[in-house]
Amino acid sequence: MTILSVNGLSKRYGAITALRDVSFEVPQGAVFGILGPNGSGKTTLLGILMDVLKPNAGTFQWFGHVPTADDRRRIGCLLETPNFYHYLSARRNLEITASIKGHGFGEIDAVLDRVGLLSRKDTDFSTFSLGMKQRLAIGASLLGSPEVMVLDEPTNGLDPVGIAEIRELIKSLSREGKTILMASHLLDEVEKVCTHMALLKKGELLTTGRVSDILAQGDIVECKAPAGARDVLAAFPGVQAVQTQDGLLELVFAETGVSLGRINEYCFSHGIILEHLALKRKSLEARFLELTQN
Ligand SMILES: Nc1ncnc2c1ncn2[C@@H]1O[C@H](COP(=O)(O)OP(=O)(O)OP(=O)(O)O)[C@@H](O)[C@H]1O
Repeated sequence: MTILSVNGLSKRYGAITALRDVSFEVPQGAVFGILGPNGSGKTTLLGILMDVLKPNAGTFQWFGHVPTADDRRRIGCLLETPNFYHYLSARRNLEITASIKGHGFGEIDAVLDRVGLLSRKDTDFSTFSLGMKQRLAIGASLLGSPEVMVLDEPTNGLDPVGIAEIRELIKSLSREGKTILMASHLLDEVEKVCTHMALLKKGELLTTGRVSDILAQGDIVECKAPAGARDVLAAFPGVQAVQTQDGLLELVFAETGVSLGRINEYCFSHGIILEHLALKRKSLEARFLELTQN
């Protein structure tokens, strides 16, 4: 089932086009990453989806239709850090948030437990680490047991321990069946946490789909071969392209698991002696740059 469909969204701020004709779908249960460098339109997109901003063109549907107020209550949202009271405890802060949202206090301890702060519930917010503050913010958006969570750069500004805690929390919320939509400018984060992604660059959608499909990369094999070997190598089964790099030939395959022995044997049978033959996998960063630079 599709939780969210985005159809041709565009948004301009005066002369700046923040989003241009963006369309994608978020399946139920996905951890869906909106990945893009700074200024690519991630926050604008989440703002539109949460009705904070109006698009210039396009539509979106939550749960298969134009969202009603009841649908909105099924979505927990963390677009910017909430204004918690520094001199009040974690529990008191969530009581205030619950009152504003029109929820009772019955679930607060469970939510604090969920974000690992139950033992610190009576501690003043001001004494919390940044990671704890962010976990409390996620706790606030968990009030009302939303099915969907929308998070804008949830690990921004945290130290490595805080980042790991938030990523683990997101993955555990996903295991409970929540659908999560999160913006990030970190490829590594999307790769570690997300099942699906949409890649934005300057407001345009470059690609969308399963992270494993998008980041799937074939092998690259480099070799030093005599002049004239290029056409023979290009005909080796599975080779998509042959390119020259630093005086070496690079064979680009669509798949991984290429056998160097078989390439050597093939060359030998065609009268070609290779001086050098090595497997060179493309890094994820290279794939990301390839996607964002073209
Ligand atoms: N209120 C605004 N007025 C004018 N321009 C804006 C406004 N908000 C965003 N922009 C511009 O729209 C573009 C997209 O910004 P947006 O904040 O959505 O991107 P982002 O991917 O979330 O970036 P970041 O990670 O830096 O927050 C940028 O060029 C930004 O400068």
